[in-house]
Amino acid sequence: MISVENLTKQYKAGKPVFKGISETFESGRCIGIFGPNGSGKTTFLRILSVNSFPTSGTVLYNGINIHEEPGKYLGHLGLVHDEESLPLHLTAGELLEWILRKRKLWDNGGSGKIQEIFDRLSLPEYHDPMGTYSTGMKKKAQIAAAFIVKPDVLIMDEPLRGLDQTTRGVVTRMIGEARGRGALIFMSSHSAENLSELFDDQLEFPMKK
Ligand SMILES: Nc1ncnc2c1ncn2[C@@H]1O[C@H](COP(=O)(O)OP(=O)(O)OP(=O)(O)O)[C@@H](O)[C@H]1O
Repeated sequence: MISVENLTKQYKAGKPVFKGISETFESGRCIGIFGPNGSGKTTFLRILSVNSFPTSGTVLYNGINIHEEPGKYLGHLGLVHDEESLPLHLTAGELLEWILRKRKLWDNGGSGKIQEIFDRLSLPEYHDPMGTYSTGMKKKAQIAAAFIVKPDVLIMDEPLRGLDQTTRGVVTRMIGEARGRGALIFMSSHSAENLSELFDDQLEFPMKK
């Protein structure tokens, strides 16, 4: 469960991006984050993923303040955000192996799990350095990296952007499966079109100030 209490973010003097958001998000739910360009979706998701700090207010994960004790939270997190943040000199396969080892989830079945997820996402190039990938291929690598650890919390900033129709369907099913095993999912999108059955709740930005 994630509780957001009185969350405010202000980058500069004047109008905050959002102010005083208080919400509780239960496990096993998929939360759609919607709104026009510049309305605060990415800012909100960056705070939830400890890539940014709130100006005031707190985010609690099962009672833990995620900005004060990130080490107790980040191991539960899967993140899909800006694909340019990938380590481009690594292959997608190496990235996933590194993540599994770092999370102490690597075992004899590790290589098989990596092959399975890239088969599912249709990324046969997972032995090539990610610097050679197209935008959609990088997005697939990020999605695989987020899902391979079976995270308790999945935070995805426009995970379907740049993906072809078939892959969008695959990722939509993967999101549904993660929700089914109890993950709490935040997902931003510019449109709820064709996805409404996926979302249990929706947050509309800009939030009331
Ligand atoms: N690092 C930053 N420094 C200053 N202002 C910022 C910074 N990051 C975002 N902003 C501002 O915060 C506001 C919200 O931006 P944000 O990226 O959260 O919007 P968004 O809803 O994700 O937009 P989009 O749909 O275009 O991705 C915008 O006015 C933006 O200019």
